[in-house]
Amino acid sequence: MSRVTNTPEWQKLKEYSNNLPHMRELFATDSARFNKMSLKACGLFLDYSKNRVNEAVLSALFGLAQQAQLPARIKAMFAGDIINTTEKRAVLHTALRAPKGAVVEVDGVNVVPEVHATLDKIESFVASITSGEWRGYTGKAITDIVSIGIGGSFLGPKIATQALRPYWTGKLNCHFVANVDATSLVEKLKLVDPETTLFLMSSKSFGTQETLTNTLSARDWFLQSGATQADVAKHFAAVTSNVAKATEFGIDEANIFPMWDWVGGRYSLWSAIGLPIALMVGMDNYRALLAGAREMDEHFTSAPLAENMPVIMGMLSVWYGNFFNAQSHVVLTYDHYLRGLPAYFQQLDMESNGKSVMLEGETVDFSTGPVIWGGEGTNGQHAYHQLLHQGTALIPADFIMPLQSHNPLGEHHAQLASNCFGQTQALMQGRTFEEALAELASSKLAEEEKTLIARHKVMDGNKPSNTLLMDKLTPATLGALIALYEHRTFVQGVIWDINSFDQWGVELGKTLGNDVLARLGADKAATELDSSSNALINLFRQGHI
Ligand SMILES: O=P(O)(O)OC[C@H]1O[C@H](O)[C@H](O)[C@@H](O)[C@@H]1O
Repeated sequence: MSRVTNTPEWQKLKEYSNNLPHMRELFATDSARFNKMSLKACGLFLDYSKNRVNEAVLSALFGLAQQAQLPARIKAMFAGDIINTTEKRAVLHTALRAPKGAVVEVDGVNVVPEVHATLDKIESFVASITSGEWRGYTGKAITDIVSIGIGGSFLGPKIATQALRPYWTGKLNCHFVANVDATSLVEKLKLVDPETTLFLMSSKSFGTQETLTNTLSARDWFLQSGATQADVAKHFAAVTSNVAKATEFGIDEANIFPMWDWVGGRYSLWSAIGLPIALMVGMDNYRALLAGAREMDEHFTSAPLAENMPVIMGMLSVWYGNFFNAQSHVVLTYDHYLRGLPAYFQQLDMESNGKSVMLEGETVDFSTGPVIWGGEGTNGQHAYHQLLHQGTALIPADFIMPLQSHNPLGEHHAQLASNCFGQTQALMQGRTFEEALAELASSKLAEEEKTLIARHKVMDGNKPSNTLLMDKLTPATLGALIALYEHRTFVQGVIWDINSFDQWGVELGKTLGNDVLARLGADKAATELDSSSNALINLFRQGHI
């Protein structure tokens, strides 16, 4: 057995998991439950009272976090220790939102001045584009940004830009291209004019196939419009940690925004990768987003474990994954602007904690990262919520909702809120057979049929959920919310003693993809791989089935 499962806390939790009363009872016997199990931090409010926990469980979960040396591990991350051990890198997305005077050293060098110099460069770039001072090759101002990037170099800027729609300055449009499927690029190019479009190529490595291919095709399209090679500098900028490769590619050095190897892709929206956000919402709002995340960093590093929002959420996820075999976790945003968050948290968490080897190389003998999925409420209530209520899988849920809408209209927001709260209530309390039968009392059905239908209507309840509220969706609350999930992911990785910051599985896919590409274009049929891969490659070469 591995270390974490050997701790007395783990054994205690195992025992507790078999002996907990139904949540209905937990609420009925403790009128102060909500007060005890809710907290406010960084403009966010977390109600975690609708979880299968009591004080003993929580105290064992925090004990487990202590055993796993969570406080020391948090310190090590913020201090720039090489915690991404397989890639020998520090993990310092938090340095990207550190205030100007802070000192965060990597190899003895304080990185904060460089971070702020880049922020200042972003600021002047944003000012020059949005003021119209920056001109395209025919002398016109820029109206459209096409951001090309994938994975962490795409999803963060995309969902944050979408979430902050009410804060757009209205000076630009922004389009995102990620997939190498030409359709993605071609359809976006139909919407823009080469004379007024700026392409922003975002790639930490400057080596990602999809991004390079899309950028080359965008450049061809641009040149075909009558522009010359010299005009490229006015229409192409890049964000990368590989400045040499970007200049070699033909991007003007003045238009290259640096990032660093200590920023993981899925944690990079706080770096210059966030440039599309700054372009769309303006620099003050972009800085407010960083400040919101910074506030969550301060909370995470200073609050005691039992009052620490990311720790509470991370440990609850450990609780369900390791003691109730929950294999998935659903994120339900009751705000149309936040509809992209589930996909973002999916990337963040699944790429981070989809691991089965511990730091010292031992294979885990317990579950690690769950499947993260979700969507927008109330839409999901008319679809997959059925399984949340009556399916056989236990799926803990996070409900996220601002108390004030950016678009107050009649009773809409009250209805949205009533659905959100009503769902958490239904998940928690369920419906007993007696209640279902009572509901059928006045129906004309025969007694036998009433019994049968009542059986189908039974909902066990006791389904866990967190409710996260904020006054209003602002750049600062969005920053805090994203940082909350980043740290929640980190907490779980610490308990499982895995490296949440590498992604070897994704890397293998890339390598094999390149090998297959060579075979697709080869002058002979594929024969050397397994029979399925050979046949699929040969069908593609043939062009029909
Ligand atoms: O920014 P790039 O170097 O182009 O990488 C883009 C993406 O590539 C891979 O898929 C990584 O697993 C992601 O974490 C990364 O964000």
